[in-house]
Amino acid sequence: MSLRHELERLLGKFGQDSQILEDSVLIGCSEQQEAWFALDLGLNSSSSINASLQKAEMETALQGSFIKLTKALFELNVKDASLLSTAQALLRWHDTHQFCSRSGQPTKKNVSGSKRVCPSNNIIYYPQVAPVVITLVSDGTRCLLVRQSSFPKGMYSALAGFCDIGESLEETVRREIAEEVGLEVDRLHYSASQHWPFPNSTLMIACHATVKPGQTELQVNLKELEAAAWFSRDEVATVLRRNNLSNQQQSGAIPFWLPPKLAIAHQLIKEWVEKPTCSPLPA
Ligand SMILES: NC(=O)C1=CN([C@@H]2O[C@H](COP(=O)(O)OP(=O)(O)OC[C@H]3O[C@@H](n4cnc5c(N)ncnc54)[C@H](OP(=O)(O)O)[C@@H]3O)[C@@H](O)[C@H]2O)C=CC1
Ligand SMILES: [Mg+2]
Repeated sequence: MSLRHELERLLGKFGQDSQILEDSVLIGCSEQQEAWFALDLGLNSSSSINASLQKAEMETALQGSFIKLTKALFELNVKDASLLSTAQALLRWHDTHQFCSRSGQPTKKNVSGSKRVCPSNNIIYYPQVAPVVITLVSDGTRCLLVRQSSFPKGMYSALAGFCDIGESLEETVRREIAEEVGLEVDRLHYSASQHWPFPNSTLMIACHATVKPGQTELQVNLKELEAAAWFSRDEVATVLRRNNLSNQQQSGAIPFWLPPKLAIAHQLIKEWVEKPTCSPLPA
């Protein structure tokens, strides 16, 4: 039996029309050049009254279990997390771009899902990605960690912000740091990037920034941040080590915790702790 027939059989078993296979999107391919497609079964839709029943049936039939996507992204290996991140972002984009914004007519997905076209005027829509800068600010000896009220309790991270239209990355970093904590960036260098699918598709561009010598006084913008503070390398190194322990092993004495290993913020902070590239600046 071909893979497609097997899929159709499974979809039928779970009460799904095999027509939904046409909505699947290409997210990558194996080393053997097999194409990998992703499909949203719409099990989270509140209109699906049988959703919980279907979920349980599928778990048994496929010998797996459904877990929250945000949790899965931090538990899988880098390659699988990246596939999942692509799938979530692409499927969500298709779901929210069903109509042409010029003609109001339904748009049509191409086979791979790399674009949608309006048949009435041939306007092509491509999936969107919003650039976001995430910056670890340092004064040479300490780094700046911040909290947004939306973060899980006790978590601190690097400072982030969306690029405004017309801005270069450097301008975004300088503006966001000035807006959120009132600091002036002296030096800046790029570290790495990561696609992140929540709330919509973003490209997180991670940088290290150093502030001007002697200008470390924070003016925290409480509309954007709940808290911001300087932390020494030793403090951050201790918390990073404890971050790697499971919750049960953690003692109640931990003052705060950092984003999980696969988050680019974690890598940025780890990089700063392990490879100090900036020489200390005078206070
Ligand atoms: N991995 C990590 O550790 C962290 C990741 N992040 C990620 O970075 C993203 C950006 O950080 P955040 O501090 O929230 O950004 P900002 O500091 O730019 O503040 C968010 C505000 O920017 C406005 N905005 C401008 N462009 C957009 C857009 N394209 N999409 C949504 N909002 C936009 C909105 O304002 P208005 O409501 O006025 O329209 C929004 O409330 C977050 O969404 C999160 O996914 C953030 C922090 C840590
Ligand atoms: Mg921000």
